[in-house]
Amino acid sequence: MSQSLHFFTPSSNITLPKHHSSLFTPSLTTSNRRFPVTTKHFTIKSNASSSSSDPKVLTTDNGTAEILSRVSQTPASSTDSSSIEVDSVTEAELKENGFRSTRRTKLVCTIGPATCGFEQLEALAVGGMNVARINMCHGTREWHRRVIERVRRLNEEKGFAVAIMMDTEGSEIHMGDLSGPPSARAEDGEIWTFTVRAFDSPRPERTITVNYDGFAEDVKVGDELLVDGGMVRFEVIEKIGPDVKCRCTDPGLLLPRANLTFWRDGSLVRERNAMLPTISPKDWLDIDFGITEGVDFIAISFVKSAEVINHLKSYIAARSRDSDIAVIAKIESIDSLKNLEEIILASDGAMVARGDLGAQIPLEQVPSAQQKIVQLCRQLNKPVIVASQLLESMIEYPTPTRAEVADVSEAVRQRADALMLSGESAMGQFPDKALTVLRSVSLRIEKWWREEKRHEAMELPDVGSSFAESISEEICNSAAKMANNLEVDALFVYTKTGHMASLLSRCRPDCPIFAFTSTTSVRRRLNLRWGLIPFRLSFSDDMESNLNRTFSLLKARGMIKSGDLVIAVSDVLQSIQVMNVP
Ligand SMILES: Nc1ncnc2c1ncn2[C@@H]1O[C@H](COP(=O)(O)OP(=O)(O)OP(=O)(O)O)[C@@H](O)[C@H]1O
Ligand SMILES: CC(=O)C(=O)O
Ligand SMILES: [K+]
Ligand SMILES: [Mg+2]
Repeated sequence: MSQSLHFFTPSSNITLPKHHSSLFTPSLTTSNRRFPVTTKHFTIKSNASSSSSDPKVLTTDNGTAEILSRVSQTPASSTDSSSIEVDSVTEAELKENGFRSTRRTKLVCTIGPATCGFEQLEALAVGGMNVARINMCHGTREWHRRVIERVRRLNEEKGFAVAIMMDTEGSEIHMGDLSGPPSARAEDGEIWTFTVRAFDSPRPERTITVNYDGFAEDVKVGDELLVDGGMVRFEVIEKIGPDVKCRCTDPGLLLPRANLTFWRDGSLVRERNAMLPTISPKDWLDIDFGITEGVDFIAISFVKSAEVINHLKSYIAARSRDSDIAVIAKIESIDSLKNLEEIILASDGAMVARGDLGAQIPLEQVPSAQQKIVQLCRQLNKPVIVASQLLESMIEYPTPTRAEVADVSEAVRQRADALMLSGESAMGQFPDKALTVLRSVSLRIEKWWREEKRHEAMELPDVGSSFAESISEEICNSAAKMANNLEVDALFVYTKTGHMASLLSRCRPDCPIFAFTSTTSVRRRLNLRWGLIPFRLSFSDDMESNLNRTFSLLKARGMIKSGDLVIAVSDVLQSIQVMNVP
């Protein structure tokens, strides 16, 4: 039987339903029509450092007509279009499909033997990979260094902006490498030995090494041993010194370095292994490696508390000159769920690591945990990645199951910032096809969401800790609302640190957000945020000239055209401007 998967490709001329709003200020309601729009220029002048009771003055500045005429006088030919950097895939997408149809959900691919070559990496980048993840559980540092080098070269030579995420191994219990074959199959009733012994010579058949020295002491006869959260199950039948004999009760595939948990009377046993440090000595070496290589994100496995995140962040700050590596907390343990809010607050983002999470809590609790983590991250303005088994069957088959497509759709519908491929891209047979499925499903669900105008009434609590930050937040909330009500084509944000761009992304507006930043590393980091199209552009404190330049550069590359309606905000001059591209 042949199967094919059909997804709608968004057409270039989406006409969105009109809706009327009297939401914004009176001066705007007069121009609450899509075209033609006379430009309004709002400047929220603030004096954040003053503690006066009313430091905010909102002025509508009708002098913008003047600005506009000056913009239109700027000849496109006088500009150097090479001085703006955007990745070639986004550029092509914008040209082909227009603003409205760009993908908002970001895609992370785990790089492994199936995808580590330059051409394989390029195929993933062309397919929409925003972030390449390397998992330090597998491979040597030298292997990972070569992958990083190839991704960087790809970015330089081909104009991509793929960010690198390094994922630590952590101290949880896992199997060692299998001696010889890439995987082994355990059959029902077979007896396997799990051992903490080290082998010089070939090891006996059906023998698995375990990385945790206390393993043989901690397990008891009668315990249930789960590989990869239950993909294969064993019952402990006998302990002989360092060896633990187990009978297979649920057959399946044993993969190298698969996670191990053991259960007693229906509960996860968390004895001494719970005391192991979150960041092991080997992890610290890997972290040093990541800092030296200048990775963009470090994802920390099995985070238990905010303390470890704070510790790592100060370590990175002391070690790396610009301390611009973002720390992602992987939520994959009972402890991380208990301390969820403080962990997310301390981190620069989070990952719903459903693989190990599903080994620590009952599987049926994973979906609600996912929803909770995704929501909390958005509320706290942190990017969130939904990871593991999204398209597991595609490791072996070229089409996903209906259930997998539904799972991906649900993560997109929850408005997670990013989706991640694990084995599908690391060692599966169809990495490019799996990425295509993520991309098509994301585009389709996002379009559906916009068409249905499913603006969820999620409350976004204030996150700013200073008055200046509160102003930025208010500006972004208002700008996003205006963008939806006025059905603008794009939001532009000029942002030095990326913070203002993140605040716009957090609102999940209907239109894409063009984020202009002068730093390459900020640009790469913004790649993980929902709906942001990051550009590198050097800009000044003069918003007029920034806008003029941006319009000329983007027009010269065919990425915007006259008449497009744009709202621009900036953290340089805290302002909101509404205008048609001249
Ligand atoms: N660098 C690599 N070298 C060899 N195999 C790899 C590599 N990276 C991943 N893999 C393979 O891909 C599978 C899935 O990768 P992934 O990184 O998601 O592992 P995981 O064990 O699920 O994640 P984690 O260890 O973070 O919980 C691994 O089990 C491994 O077989
Ligand atoms: C990604 C990961 O670490 C997990 O799902 O367990
Ligand atoms: K890992
Ligand atoms: Mg994990």
